[in-house]
Amino acid sequence: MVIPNVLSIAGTDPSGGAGIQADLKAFSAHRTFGMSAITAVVAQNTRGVRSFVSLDAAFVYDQIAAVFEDIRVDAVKIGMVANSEIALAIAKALDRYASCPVVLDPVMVAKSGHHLLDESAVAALRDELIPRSTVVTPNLPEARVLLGLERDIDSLEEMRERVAALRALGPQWVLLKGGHLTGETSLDILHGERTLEFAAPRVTTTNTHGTGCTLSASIAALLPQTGGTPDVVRSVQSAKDYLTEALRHADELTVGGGHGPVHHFYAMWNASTQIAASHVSVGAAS
Ligand SMILES: Nc1ncnc2c1ncn2[C@@H]1O[C@H](COP(=O)(O)OP(=O)(O)OP(=O)(O)O)[C@@H](O)[C@H]1O
Ligand SMILES: Cc1ncc(COP(=O)(O)O)c(N)n1
Repeated sequence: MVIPNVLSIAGTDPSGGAGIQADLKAFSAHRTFGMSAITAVVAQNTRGVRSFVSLDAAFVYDQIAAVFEDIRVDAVKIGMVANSEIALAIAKALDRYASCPVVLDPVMVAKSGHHLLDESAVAALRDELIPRSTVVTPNLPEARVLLGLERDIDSLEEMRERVAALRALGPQWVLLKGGHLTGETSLDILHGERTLEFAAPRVTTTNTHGTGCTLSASIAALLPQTGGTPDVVRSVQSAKDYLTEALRHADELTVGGGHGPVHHFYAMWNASTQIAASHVSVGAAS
């Protein structure tokens, strides 16, 4: 069996719950070989972000080139890009090297409220990286910024209304994440060739650090494993099941005094566990 090689292009989290560290855990859990190109070194923990240093854009490009010039890459996940120079360098590297699926988590602000993307970089993210993506996975505040809305999307109905405008930015698929809403289920909408809704029981926990990183990295790891043409719908379903399981067991970890990480290894040990996430087809995209 050929083991997929998956590359994360993202920032770091020394406390191990988000960014590159979360991505590598998710890649291993999904039985892929994980690799990383670092965009920014972030001083953060479960309580918040203290500061970060962005790496030079040419150096980010060089890291990506070093991987692609030696290794077959089966999928790419992009997380924190930090600034517009790095966003443009990643776009250039994707054009030069990548013929594989690309999952983009358009990270802007950490759960703690710290900005991880320069405001002036939104245009580069939107115009250069989103159109090159197979799947883009905004949360609701990120969707607001990308669409230039005056206020946050605050209902499921509005999520359903807005998802087409996000796809019009140019990705093949959009997964609009509803984790920031309240209610018994946490529902995400996938919109591309088809439109589907993925609902999972909302887990009562404050340990949600890195949920977005884990979900997007899991999708990237699963896409090359669906046989033939990458199956976005199946990959999103399995990634969401994995994340929900990792969240359900997050409180068993004792990592830090703030928003702790999700429990990747519980989810890995129980990879075959069936949980109550389900998707509902709501029609074809126009
Ligand atoms: N309490 C919860 N229970 C179950 N699923 C959740 C919960 N919170 C978030 N999710 C799911 O986690 C994923 C990430 O959602 P969210 O909208 O929180 O993204 P995010 O804000 O980008 O994450 P991050 O905080 O890591 O940046 C989505 O699939 C969402 O439905
Ligand atoms: C390097 C990096 N990338 C992404 C996040 C977002 O995760 P969260 O919103 O859970 O803080 C983060 N905190 N750090």
